[in-house]
Amino acid sequence: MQVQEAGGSEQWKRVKKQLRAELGDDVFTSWFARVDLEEHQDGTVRLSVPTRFLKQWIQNNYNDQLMGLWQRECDDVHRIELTVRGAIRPRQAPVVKPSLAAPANVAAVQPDARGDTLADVSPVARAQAATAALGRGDSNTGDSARDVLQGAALDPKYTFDTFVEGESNNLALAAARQVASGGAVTFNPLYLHASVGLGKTHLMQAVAAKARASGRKVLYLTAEHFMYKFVAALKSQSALAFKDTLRTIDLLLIDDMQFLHGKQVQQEFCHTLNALIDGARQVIVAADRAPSELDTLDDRVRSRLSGGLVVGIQEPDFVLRRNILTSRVEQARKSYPQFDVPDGVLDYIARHVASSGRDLEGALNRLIAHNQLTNQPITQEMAEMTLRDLVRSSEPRRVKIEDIQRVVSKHYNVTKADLLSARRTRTIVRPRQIAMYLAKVMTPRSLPEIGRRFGNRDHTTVLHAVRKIEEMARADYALAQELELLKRMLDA
Ligand SMILES: Nc1ncnc2c1ncn2[C@@H]1O[C@H](COP(=O)(O)OP(=O)(O)OP(=O)(O)O)[C@@H](O)[C@H]1O
Repeated sequence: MQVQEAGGSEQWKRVKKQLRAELGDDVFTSWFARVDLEEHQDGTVRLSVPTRFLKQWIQNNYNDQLMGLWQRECDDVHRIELTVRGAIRPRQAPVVKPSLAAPANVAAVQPDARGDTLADVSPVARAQAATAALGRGDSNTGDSARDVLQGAALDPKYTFDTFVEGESNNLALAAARQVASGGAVTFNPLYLHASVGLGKTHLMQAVAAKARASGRKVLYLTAEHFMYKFVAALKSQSALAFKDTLRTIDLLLIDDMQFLHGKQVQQEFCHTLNALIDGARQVIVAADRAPSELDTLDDRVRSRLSGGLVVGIQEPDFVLRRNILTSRVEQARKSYPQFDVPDGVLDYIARHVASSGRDLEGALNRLIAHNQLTNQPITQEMAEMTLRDLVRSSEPRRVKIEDIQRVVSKHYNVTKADLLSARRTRTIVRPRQIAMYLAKVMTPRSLPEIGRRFGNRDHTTVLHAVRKIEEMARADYALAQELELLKRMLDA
């Protein structure tokens, strides 16, 4: 996917700036913070959004405004196209048909199946949508502003019994067990972080289920639901009741904390956190990164979150991957006693479909589906054929330094010779540093080799460039987005 005009992203930045000025910060953040420019070509501007809900909302409410602003930038624009990007989560195997009962559920009931519900947008927007939906008597927002404190449903599969322990998760599991046992509160909040599919939600729900079974008052919510419910309560003037009820909870679990946006909501969350912790009630938070890296969060919330026990879950090693598969096969056998996967095939999956619990389940579900639909036994050959694309997608794609130089020079409208030259003008230095940074993070090349490929520079120059870009991207969200865009272009 390419932005055709060198100035495309500059124009997009100006459109967004103007939109923010016209809509105000809250509404802008609600609807446009997660909109990316994919392409601007032949008079068509293609924008991508994370969900179908957002796509529809923007189309229905902001299409003309967007068109007007784009036309101010570039009078050939005659069409705004919105697409739903699929790459927020890593690629997954197709979900097995529901008729395959138990094993199919393994993949079908994933907590990130946020699809196109209100859970994808921020508080003010959600409140607008909720109010509009209530006004229409529309019940398909998937939530009601009236039932302010009903938590998200727990998946009965997510228990301690089905969670497989390994070196990468044993600390998180031990902490979760301790919290679930309901003894004295020793670390509060417990903060779990890991990248996608490594078992955070599974552990959170295991704690919630166990605590609920022992009679404790438990509320399990995603951060987005927390925002939605809070703003809905504000709108329906039940905010006080909402806050009071929150503070009587014994165990509050907030999942996907990285999605908590909005100043007022964060303030409210911080008050709730303080009230619960001061009242010796337990809070557990999960996110895809450590608190220090949650840059959308207010400093006070960040520091309060870091004040308890922060535990990371790492990628599973081979032994854990293999054990997760064995456990899943055992579960599947409860519904399909004849279901059999040879050990060699499980080894093959564990070795080649490497990254997360979710990938492993996806692979296994695909074998189950194949086996049920074709009646073919699961053999090594069948597995290799059925899982071919998953295996390939789990291998890192080889990006070449020349590709990086080509994409970066095109994107910033400089020549490859400029990138390799000794010229030190700002318009060249920055793209050069970005290209060196991308070479470091996207290829296995060493610093000296990257230096050689960029006009025979010293490795310390490359190191300086990498650090500089990392530092700038931490402080500058627009640059961070731009790096993501470049990575996507190179990964495509
Ligand atoms: N150690 C494990 N034992 C058993 N199942 C696991 C383990 N780790 C992950 N899984 C399974 O992998 C799938 C994905 O896990 P989960 O949804 O908990 O991940 P997550 O870390 O919350 O990811 P995300 O951030 O994408 O929501 C689930 O079905 C879960 O049961």
